[in-house]
Amino acid sequence: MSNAQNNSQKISTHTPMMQQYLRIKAEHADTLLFYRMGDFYELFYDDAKRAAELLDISLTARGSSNGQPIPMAGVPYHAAENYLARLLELGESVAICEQIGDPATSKGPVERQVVRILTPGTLTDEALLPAAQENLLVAVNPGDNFGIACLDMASGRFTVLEAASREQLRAELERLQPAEVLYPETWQFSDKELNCSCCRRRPEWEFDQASSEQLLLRQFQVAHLDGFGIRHLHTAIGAAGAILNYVKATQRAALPHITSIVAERYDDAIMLDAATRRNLELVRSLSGQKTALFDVLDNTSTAMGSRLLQRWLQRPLRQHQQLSRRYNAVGALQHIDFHELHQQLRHIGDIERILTRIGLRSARPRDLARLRIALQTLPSIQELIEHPDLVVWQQAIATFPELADLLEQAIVEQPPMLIRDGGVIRDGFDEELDEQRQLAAGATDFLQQIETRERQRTGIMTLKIGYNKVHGYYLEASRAASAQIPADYQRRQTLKNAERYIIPELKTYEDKVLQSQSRALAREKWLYENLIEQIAEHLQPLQHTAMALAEIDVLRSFAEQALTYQYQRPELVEQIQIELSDARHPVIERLQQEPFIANDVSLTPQQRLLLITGPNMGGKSTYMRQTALLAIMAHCGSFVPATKAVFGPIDRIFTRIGASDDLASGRSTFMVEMTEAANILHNATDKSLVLMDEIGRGTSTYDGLALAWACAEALLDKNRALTLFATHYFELTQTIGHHDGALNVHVEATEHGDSIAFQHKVKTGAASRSFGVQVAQLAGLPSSVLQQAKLYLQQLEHDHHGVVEATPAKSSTVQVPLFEAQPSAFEQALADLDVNQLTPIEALTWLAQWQQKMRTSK
Ligand SMILES: Nc1ncnc2c1ncn2[C@@H]1O[C@H](COP(=O)(O)OP(=O)(O)OP(=O)(O)O)[C@@H](O)[C@H]1O
Repeated sequence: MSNAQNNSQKISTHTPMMQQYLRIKAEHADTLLFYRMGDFYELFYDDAKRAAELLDISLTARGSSNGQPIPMAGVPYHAAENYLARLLELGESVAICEQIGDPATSKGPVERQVVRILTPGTLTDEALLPAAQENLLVAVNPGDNFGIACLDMASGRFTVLEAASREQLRAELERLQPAEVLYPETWQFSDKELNCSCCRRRPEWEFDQASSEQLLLRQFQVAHLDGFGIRHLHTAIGAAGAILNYVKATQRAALPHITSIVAERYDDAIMLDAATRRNLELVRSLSGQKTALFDVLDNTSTAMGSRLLQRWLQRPLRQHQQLSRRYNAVGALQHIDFHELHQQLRHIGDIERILTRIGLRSARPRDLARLRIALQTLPSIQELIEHPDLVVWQQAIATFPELADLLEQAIVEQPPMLIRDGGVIRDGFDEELDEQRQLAAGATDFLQQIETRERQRTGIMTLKIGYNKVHGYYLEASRAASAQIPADYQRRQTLKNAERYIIPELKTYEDKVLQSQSRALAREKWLYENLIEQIAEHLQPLQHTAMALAEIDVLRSFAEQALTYQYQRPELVEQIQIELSDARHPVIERLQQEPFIANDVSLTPQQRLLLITGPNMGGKSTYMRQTALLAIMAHCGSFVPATKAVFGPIDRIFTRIGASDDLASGRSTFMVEMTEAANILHNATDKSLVLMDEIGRGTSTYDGLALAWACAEALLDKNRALTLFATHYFELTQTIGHHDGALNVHVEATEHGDSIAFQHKVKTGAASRSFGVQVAQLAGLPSSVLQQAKLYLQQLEHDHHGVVEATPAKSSTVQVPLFEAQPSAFEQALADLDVNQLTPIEALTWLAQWQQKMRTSK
């Protein structure tokens, strides 16, 4: 039990203020409570200790209550945003408790209320949000399947889908990278599996389908959900309800910016499993450096465009018609002044998020100033994209001349951060405000006159008028001048070197100034809120315009990239195939100094597996990855780095690349490799693109070879997937490589004495050898070890069964030559084998038997 809870039981023994605190805290047990006290937000008890630790601020005590010192930590309210951002980043939630009563008129502690709860997944404040990334709140509702709802609170984008399996759920969570995940409290699922540092168990009833449906109907003000096409998504509706429940509870405000919900269908997009998303480094690189596909493709002008590009890369589309529309647009944008369009889009800024804050009535003065610039820019953007292939976007971008005028008249050129201190509304916009301001200014002038007059009367030239909250306006003179102070001066305060006085006239004017100032401020706030209301009336068309602008931004970026780097428009066809001429790796070609060697790829149902051999560092992985990356780029609507690219339908992309232990779930490298391979063999279809890099290398040579062989065969015969299969098992070039539907290709390398030169050119035919020792030399292996390795290699190459007498223990991990001039019994048996008649299991059994024989004959 926490301290605060402990204390709340004995609440009556506390001071009235602490009683109030504990009452409020009891309702927000799981969140840090920022309790406003004057110019500070204070935290007490366990909250104080936690915040002090996380924020590295000092932990003090506030007197004692109930006989115990109360741990306390605080942050100044004007600097709270920084601290809040840090806490939220660490996965904490914070309840903001403000003083809502008037301290002057309150009896006992001033009334306080929690006005908002900030949680990592529900942020909308500019200062707390990463500009370049979406910040998603996801709810998962397990049932017959896994209902998933996802809300980007900062834009109002609300989507649902249903995942059929845990694997699919994992893939979606990998795609979405949620900032916060909600799930029913009774569900057994580790936070680790949810791919999120901030997971919240929520009551079961919040996921109830019937009440969720009611909540959605109320939110969208419709009679049924048919219009959104989500009626049949029962678990997903429950998840969506949980999200609305949660967001309403934390925001404590209406959510007018959430106006619709979209069902994402699996068939609409190329499916990418969690491992494939990570391996292909689409949006984030594995190393965390800026070398993901997104990093090289992102040349957008606005943050909302950049976020949209990430969404497109994470969910490549399958509908050829829609993609062709995008290609047409990219083509058209190459012919307009896209540098000018870039400049104009930069003026637009992040209106998507500004509009959300307008919807939530939390927009700040600078949001309105930026919206004004955006609205003023819209007509010239509309004009710039005048082209038959851009009509869809041109029509989707509306202009709002009245709103632009209104903002122009209402808001000063460079408004302050907050409306609190005024100075936001332009002079001349509102008569009443002008009047109050003049009164305040007139009174201020009069105070100035008093100052001048009193200086002359007293002869004290340093006499000045000042103001503080306790004494109001006063006249201040140095103590040395005390003798010159007239008798009608009343002393109010003595400082080290000065005295402060008041005179009755000063007090009269003080009231006038303060009254007119506060009236002006109240009027200004009222006008400001009114202005936001007026803009909010146009929220939906404004949001549609923002969406169209974000799309134009991404397409413009595609167009510029295509021209700069000679990307070509892909061709989409109905027959299954991937044909690429002179394809390049979009990331490596940009990052490396050396020229990139372009290569062709041809995968069709008749030639559906390319067996790729060649030395380490030769470029096998690069060749495979670039094929997948080009497919993904093409299915986002981008042109691709190739002289020609033809894509038939693709339903999924699978990768089995790289190897790393999955320590979190206790799986070894080999286990991870096999799990991923199993997933591919179970799910790949003839429309899938499969990349298999060195499958089998995580175990002994024979096991590995046998597994690689059987996997390749299954992919060829059963899945019939379009497969790129890289291997160091040369034996496969003789078996799989000659299989119907497969083709041997190799990356070229030439030997110069002891060293090796990579040509990186992919050619038909199998590689002759591995050059492993030469590559190791390049890597700087000690020369003594290299010499020894060469010796062992020679021995191995001359040994019949690949067993080195001197080092039997190591032999099983060394590449074993199986094909030699004089066939051994094993080779003969292998040669006699009709591979086409064997099932993978039979092949494995056959190999295992031979392995057993060899081991026993040692
Ligand atoms: N087509 C190419 N043109 C120019 N450089 C290339 C090309 N392909 C690969 N490279 C360079 O070679 C390096 C190694 O390539 P890659 O990792 O694809 O080799 P690999 O054959 O898969 O090696 P390993 O078998 O060790 O995994 C790349 O990082 C890149 O710098």
